[in-house]
Amino acid sequence: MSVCLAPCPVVFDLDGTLIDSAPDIHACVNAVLRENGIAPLGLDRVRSFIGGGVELLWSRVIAATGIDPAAQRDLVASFMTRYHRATGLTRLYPGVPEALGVLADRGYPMGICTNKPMGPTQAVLDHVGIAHLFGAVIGGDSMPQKKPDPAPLRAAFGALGADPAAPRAIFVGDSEFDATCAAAVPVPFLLFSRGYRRSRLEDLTRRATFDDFAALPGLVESVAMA
Ligand SMILES: O=C(O)COP(=O)(O)O
Ligand SMILES: [Mg+2]
Repeated sequence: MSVCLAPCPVVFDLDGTLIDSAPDIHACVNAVLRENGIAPLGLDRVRSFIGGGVELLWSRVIAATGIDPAAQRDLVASFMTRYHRATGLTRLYPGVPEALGVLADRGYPMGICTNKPMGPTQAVLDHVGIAHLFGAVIGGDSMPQKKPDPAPLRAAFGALGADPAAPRAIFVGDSEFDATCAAAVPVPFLLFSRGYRRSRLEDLTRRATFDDFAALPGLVESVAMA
């Protein structure tokens, strides 16, 4: 397992880690369902579908509503037109700007590796005012592979100056997609426990778990110096 001896790249997942975006995703899903005469889904249900990108989200919506799977392509296209500007209900988790500010001041190069497509990713990073903090942003449609494939995370570390083949780096995320991805690179994984994971905490490979961003700079520091 790689460790960092100096400020090393720290890459973050986005949905369920830095931002609570489920209310916007839920609103977009239900707008498309309503447009097609289908009953809306609850917020908790839609939240549990997030993490693997837009196609998996819609496969899960289709399975939950009994829609004909042949409609997926059109539903996703309609969803995307809304998703590109869906920022109004999204919030940073408490303590995120402060924690990112501390890490930036300490010299950690920071990036994003998300399964969210680049359009909505850039829109929401601008909306919540943290876009300038990241030297690399890899979205769900930036490469052929998505998390849990390690390729996007390796690319994010590489863009921040780490050796993409054997990065000294840290990944911070909320889900099974992130835990599996970090283990595949491999890099230490810090799990935010208040996000959108479906698995039990104890089933996820991780270096540490946190539920408050005030604890993150210290955790990063301890992993980096290990
Ligand atoms: O859009 C998704 O399904 C998940 O996005 P995330 O990788 O930032 O959690
Ligand atoms: Mg996530």
